[in-house]
Amino acid sequence: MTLPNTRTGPCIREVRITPIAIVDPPLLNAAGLHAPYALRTIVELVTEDGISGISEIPGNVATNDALASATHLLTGRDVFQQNTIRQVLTEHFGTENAAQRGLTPWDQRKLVHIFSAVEVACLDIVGKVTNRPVVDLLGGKLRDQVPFSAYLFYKYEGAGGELGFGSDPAAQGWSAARQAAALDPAGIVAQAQAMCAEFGFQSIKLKGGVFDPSDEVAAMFALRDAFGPDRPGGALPLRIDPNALWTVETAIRYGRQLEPILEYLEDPVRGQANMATVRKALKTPLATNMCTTSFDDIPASIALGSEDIILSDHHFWGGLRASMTLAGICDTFGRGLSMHSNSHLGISLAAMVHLGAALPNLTYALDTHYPWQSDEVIKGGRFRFDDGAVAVPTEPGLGVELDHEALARLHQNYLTCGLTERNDEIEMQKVNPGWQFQATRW
Ligand SMILES: O=C([O-])C(=O)C[C@H](O)[C@@H](O)C(=O)[O-]
Ligand SMILES: [Mg+2]
Repeated sequence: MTLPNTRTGPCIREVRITPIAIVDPPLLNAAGLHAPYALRTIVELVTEDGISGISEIPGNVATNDALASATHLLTGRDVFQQNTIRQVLTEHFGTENAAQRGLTPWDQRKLVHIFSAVEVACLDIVGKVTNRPVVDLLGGKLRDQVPFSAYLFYKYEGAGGELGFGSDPAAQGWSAARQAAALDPAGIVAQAQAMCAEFGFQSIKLKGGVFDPSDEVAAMFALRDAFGPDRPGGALPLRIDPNALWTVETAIRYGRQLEPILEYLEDPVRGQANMATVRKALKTPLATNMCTTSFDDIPASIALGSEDIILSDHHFWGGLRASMTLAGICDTFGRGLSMHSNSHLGISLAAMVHLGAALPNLTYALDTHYPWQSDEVIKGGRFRFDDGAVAVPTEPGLGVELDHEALARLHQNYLTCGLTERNDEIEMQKVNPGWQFQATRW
């Protein structure tokens, strides 16, 4: 099929793909350990009259290669014609289903990752051309501030980067409390106190799947003691995400213990059918960014009843407008909506904030890893959080401008760090030889 190429608006002249490596602390999770650098890819579309639009996506050599393979399909295209661009990319990459993606069905797709990169950058340009912030292109702003949750991690000491575990917190602009190790309930509470004091978060998520569930449940109760109803302002909502490492029996057992204190339980078990079984047994809502991760998962999700809340993520659902569609589906089927994140910088955060401001049914504070990052790739410094929320940019487009000097420095990090994809298992084996990822551990 030959798709029309309507050239009435600004057309893409150039596609720039720049892989970068950003300092990332030694955070622990179900898959292992974060490397000293996290990878992102910055995409710049430049129009024939020199307007540039930017986006940021998870960095991975396969995604970068796939994006490079499609640039000839993007050049000459009108940035307003995003539906055509999506069809062209769909023809190029073909359809991809969850079964092909094995244990990480949310990941390793080409079309959704690449279209999300292209769409966000196109919307940035459309916003600049029409003199409107991206949120207006999504139907307009429903809130001026978008709330985020503190995202706690068990971690080793350090702030990441070249010096890994021993890096200098002052050099990273980090408080000692964020630099500290957090390997038990007291460490997690101290980290939460530091995060909430610094960013004003009004809800808290713990990344679980690291220690025995009884230890992680103890950490949640320690958080409840520290941030419970006696606190001025009342109890902060709490969530835990074991990234599907628990069995159905473990999830029901510990889920019942956690029932009195949880806002939601995220991905306790693997797969929609197991999630549905746990959901029937617990009063606590279940959330997911692992079992219902694309539109073709929705029919089974509804038929089985696998979760109460879907964690959207424009990088994984194929862009901002697709995330608005997801919001409509959640609304229709009585599902709540929140947002997943990965280690990221300000371009992704800006896109998340524009989307968060436009979502009619934003029922929960969104996830963000941003406080764990110390680098930035945009001009004017890092985003500010007030009471845990980020103000929606009002400038045209995304409202953030690429800092080309920072981009060059972070690209140099990419070239020297030796990483081409995320592999937390290999990082974990460096400190814990013989450690192996297990899809279900407890
Ligand atoms: O909610 C989630 O599952 C995540 O945020 C996934 C991330 O990869 C997280 O586990 C991390 O950064 O280690
Ligand atoms: Mg999750």
